Amino acid sequence: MTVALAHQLTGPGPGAPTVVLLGSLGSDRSMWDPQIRTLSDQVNVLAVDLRGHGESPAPAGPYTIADLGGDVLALLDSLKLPAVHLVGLSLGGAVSQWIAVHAPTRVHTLTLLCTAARFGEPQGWLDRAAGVRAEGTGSIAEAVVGRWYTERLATRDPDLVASSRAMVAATSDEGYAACCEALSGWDGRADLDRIAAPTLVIAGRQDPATTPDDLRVVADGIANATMRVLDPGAHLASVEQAGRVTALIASHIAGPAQRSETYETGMSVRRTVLGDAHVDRAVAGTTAFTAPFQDFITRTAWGDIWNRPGLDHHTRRLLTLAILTAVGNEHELDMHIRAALRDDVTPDELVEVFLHTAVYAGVPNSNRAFALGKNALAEGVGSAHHVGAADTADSVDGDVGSADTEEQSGP
Ligand SMILES: O=C(O)CC1=CCC(=O)O1
Repeated sequence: MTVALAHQLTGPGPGAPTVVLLGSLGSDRSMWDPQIRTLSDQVNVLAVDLRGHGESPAPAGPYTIADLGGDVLALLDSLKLPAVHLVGLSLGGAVSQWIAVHAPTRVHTLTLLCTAARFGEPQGWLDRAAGVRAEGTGSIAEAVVGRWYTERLATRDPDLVASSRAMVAATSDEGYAACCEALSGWDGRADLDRIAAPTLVIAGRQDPATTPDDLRVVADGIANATMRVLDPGAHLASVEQAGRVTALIASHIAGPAQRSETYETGMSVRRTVLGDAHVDRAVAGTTAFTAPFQDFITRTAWGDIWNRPGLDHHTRRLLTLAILTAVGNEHELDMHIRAALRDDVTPDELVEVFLHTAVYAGVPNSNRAFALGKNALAEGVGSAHHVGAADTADSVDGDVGSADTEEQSGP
């Protein structure tokens, strides 16, 4: 049976993506205030009080992580949010892992902070649950908050420590105890490899509760995960390193969209510069082994550098020809000579580039460049476009040549 969770939704409204923030044991949604303030300029931010916390109901326990995850999914349903960017810290991170495993289509990206796939020995949590039921959350507030911030921050900001202790003490005794029982039964290690969402894992270097080693287990278990360790940072690294955590979340959730935009731009520039035939062969020839390199050159060489407005493509072509001649990279040079001839570089310009390079980089390399250019021209490459002193062939076939058929070529 799910419960209706208290929450706060802030941001630009329909059309913008939504980031869901799930917090730690003993917290309420105000722990995310630094993230809410900044992120809600760009995206909708849904900060949630987990079951038993803040203003959410605290039915009698014990709970399971699946219970807490089910509540969050019911909230997403009620708000008509089919998929979100999910961010969870500690207990919230366990709930987020559960959702990413059991409702993968609801998760665009996953950010896991100061959490674990298993939170130590179950008995410790059962003992803590019994203690809180007997003596209340006020009795453990000091010890809990002692793990939230580094000594350095706690000394500098006693008000933060006092308000954090008050937040723990205000948490329902039954809610807190029942969530301890949920943690005692939580072991997500065997399911980590079922998580498909792009995942960012963030640890606090000085976190005594969920150590960087615990987070390393999580990051290593998830196929598409990267990990950052923040220093200084204890269990509530999202507060101590508010600016960096917010920036990391923002760039992680923007990542897939930004990445694919740069890739598409890169593909288009690459087709303009090297021609469709070459790019089609490169795409068709891509294997799982070569895909990371194809992705890298498409985004960086073509989507970024060749796409910069400071030099036009003609100038970049001449530079590329000169540089490849100078470094003696024949395979790449042959490909660029042919692509240049098919576009707007004339044979006379090639002559000038190779002569110029001979002066600064050496005659032997330019000698080889002349030989490659001569072969391309003899095969008629570019002859549809150019009639010049060095242009000797009649053919209009614009796509022949051995090197041009090798596809693991760079930029
Ligand atoms: O309270 C702690 O010891 C640290 C912690 C574990 C799970 C959680 O949310 O906080």
